[in-house]
Amino acid sequence: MHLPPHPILSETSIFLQAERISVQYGETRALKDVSLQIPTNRVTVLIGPSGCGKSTTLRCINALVKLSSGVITYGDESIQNMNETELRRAMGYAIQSVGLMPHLSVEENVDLVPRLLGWERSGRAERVKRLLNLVRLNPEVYRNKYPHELSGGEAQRVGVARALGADPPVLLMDEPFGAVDPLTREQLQDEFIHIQRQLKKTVIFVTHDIDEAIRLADYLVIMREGEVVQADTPANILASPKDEFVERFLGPDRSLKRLSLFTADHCCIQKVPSGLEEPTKSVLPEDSTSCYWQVDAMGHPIKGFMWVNGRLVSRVVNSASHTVQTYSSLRECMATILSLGLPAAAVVDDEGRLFGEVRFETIQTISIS
Ligand SMILES: Nc1ncnc2c1ncn2[C@@H]1O[C@H](COP(=O)(O)OP(=O)(O)OP(=O)(O)O)[C@@H](O)[C@H]1O
Repeated sequence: MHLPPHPILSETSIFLQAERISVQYGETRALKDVSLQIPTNRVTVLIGPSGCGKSTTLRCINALVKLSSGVITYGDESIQNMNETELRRAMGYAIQSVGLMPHLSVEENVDLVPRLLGWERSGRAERVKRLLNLVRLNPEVYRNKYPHELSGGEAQRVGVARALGADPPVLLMDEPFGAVDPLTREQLQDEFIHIQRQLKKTVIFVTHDIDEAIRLADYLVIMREGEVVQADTPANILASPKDEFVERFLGPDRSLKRLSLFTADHCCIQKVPSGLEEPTKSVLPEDSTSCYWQVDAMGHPIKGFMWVNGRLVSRVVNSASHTVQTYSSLRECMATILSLGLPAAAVVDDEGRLFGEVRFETIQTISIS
C-alpha cells in the first residue's frame, strides 16, 4: 500500500481495503485511483460534495459496481471473487430510501437475510425480537406492521435492524438517516452510537452532513471529484484541515464542532449534590459551578437548583429534553445547559436515573483546549 501509516489504522487491524480503485460510468470517472484502509470495529465516514463518489465507493465495497481497475480485499480475498452468500454474511447494507420490501411485515423484512442464508427458523424469531429492541422498536407493537404503516424514523430503524440481521462484521450505511427531520436524525445518531458501543462493527457510513460525520466518525474520509482529499480522525482534521477546500467544507465554527467529538461520559462528574428533598443552603456553596439535583424515589431528576443573587433558584428537569444521556455529545449538553440556564446538565442512565452532571465550565475548557 502507498498510503502513509495512520495512528488509528495502526492501532486496529485492517481487514478491508481498497487499493487504487477506479470506476468509469461511460464518460464519467466516478472514482480515480482511490486507496482506502478501513479500520476494523470502527466507524469510517465518507463525506464530500454531491457527486464526489461516496455512494460509488460503498457500492464497490458491496460488489454492486464493477471496478475499471484496482482491487478491494476483504481479509485475503478480493471482493470481486466472493460469492453472494459470502458477501451477505460479511456485509449488511442500509440505505437512505430504506428499501424495505413493501409486501413484507417488519418481522419478515428484518428476517430477510437470515432466511436467505438458511438459518434455523427456531432462533430467527428471537433474533428479530432482539434486533427490534436494539433499535428501540417494541417488537410486540411493530413486528406485524407493514412499511407503509411506519413513520420515516421508524422505517430507518427497521432498515438498520435488517442490515444487522445476519450479524455481519461489516455494516455499509448510505445516508441511512437522510430522509428524516433533524430531531429524529439526532435521535437516530444517538441510538447508532449506543448500538455501535455494544456491537463494535466495522462501519462505513456515507453522509452529506458534516455535523453527523464529525459526531459519528472514528475515521473521516473527505472526498472530492472521485478522489480522497484527506483521511484522518475528525479531531485531527478539525485541528489541521489539509487545504482550503477541507477548511471551507468544515465551515467557520470549528471549535463548536469539536464539542461533537466528545460524549457526556467523557467529562461527567458522578458525585453531585442530590436528594429527594429540596436543598438547604448548606448542600450547595454559593459560588458553585455545580447544581443540586432533586430526584424522585426512583432516582429520576425532577428539578435542578442553582444560586442566583443569593437565592436558590430551580428549573424543572423532568423530561428527556431537559437531561442528556451518557452518550450525548457535549454539543447537546451545551444546548441543554443554555436552554435551561443552569450551570450544568443532568446526565441520566438508560433508565432515566440521575447518573451525574456535565458542567458548563468543563465544556468551556474543552472547547478552547
Ligand atoms: N449508474 C450510474 N451511471 C452513470 N453515472 C453514474 C452512476 N452512478 C453514479 N454516477 C456518477 O458518478 C459520480 C459519482 O456518483 P456517486 O453517486 O458515487 O456520488 P455521491 O458522492 O454519492 O453523490 P451524492 O452525495 O449526490 O449521493 C457522479 O458524477 C454521478 O453522476
